[in-house]
Amino acid sequence: MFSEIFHLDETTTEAELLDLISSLNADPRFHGILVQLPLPPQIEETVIIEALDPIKDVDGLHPFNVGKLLQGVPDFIPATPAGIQQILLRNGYDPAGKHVVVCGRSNIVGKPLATLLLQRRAGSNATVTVTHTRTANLAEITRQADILVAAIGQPRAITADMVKDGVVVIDVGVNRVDDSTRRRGYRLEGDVEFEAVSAKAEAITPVPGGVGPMTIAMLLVNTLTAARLSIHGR
Ligand SMILES: Nc1nc(=O)c2c([nH]1)NC[C@@H]1CN(c3ccc(C(=O)N[C@@H](CCC(=O)O)C(=O)O)cc3)C=[N+]21
Repeated sequence: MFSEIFHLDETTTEAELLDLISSLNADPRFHGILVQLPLPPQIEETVIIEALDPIKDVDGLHPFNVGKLLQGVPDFIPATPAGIQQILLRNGYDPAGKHVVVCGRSNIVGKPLATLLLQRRAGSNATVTVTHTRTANLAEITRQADILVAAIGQPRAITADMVKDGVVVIDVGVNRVDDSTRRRGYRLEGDVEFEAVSAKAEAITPVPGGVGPMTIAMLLVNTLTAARLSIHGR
């Protein structure tokens, strides 16, 4: 598989990034384009995402693809939500009929995951609750979760008192925590207090080695889909 990384300066203007996207949209060597988020403040995220050719939008973030997902007829399922669904299914935890509590409402994880698991479709059919920074009595809600997804962006945000016995926990957090004992100067931590929550959980994903690698695998699935669409159309 051919790929190219375009490392742009953080002072890149919106117009410059739009130019690059136009050229990638028109370039048949690339079936997929992923714009790494977040973007610096001078660049409007929605403007950039709407500039992508929806057929190359392997992140599934263009409004066309968001709409298709909401309708239950996606071409591209956003990679992290798709990876989470696969982790559940391949480990024997079909979300059908379960109460899934998604902590976090981002456009890249929380909202598309809630949408995906809500679908009337094999592998979904969950009852979904989405919590966020303004949620009242968060622990009361997370304790009702059969499946708890932490996509908050804060280390140790989910503690043992917030989960019930037998919960299945998916930790989406990829928080960099300063750690001078590491070669890189930091270590990765999830959003879940892993040790304490593990003691109550039926199953839990680690960070690193959990959702992250599955996200990458699903990005490759979407890239294959994009190549297929480029040849055969929808
Ligand atoms: N448009 C867009 N789409 C994304 O999907 C996206 C993004 N922007 N911006 C940044 C976040 C973050 N993200 C990760 C994916 C995999 C790992 C991963 O595989 N991590 C390894 C560890 C890697 C290490 O140790 O450094 C693991 O969890 O085992 C981490 C982070 C995708 N993101």
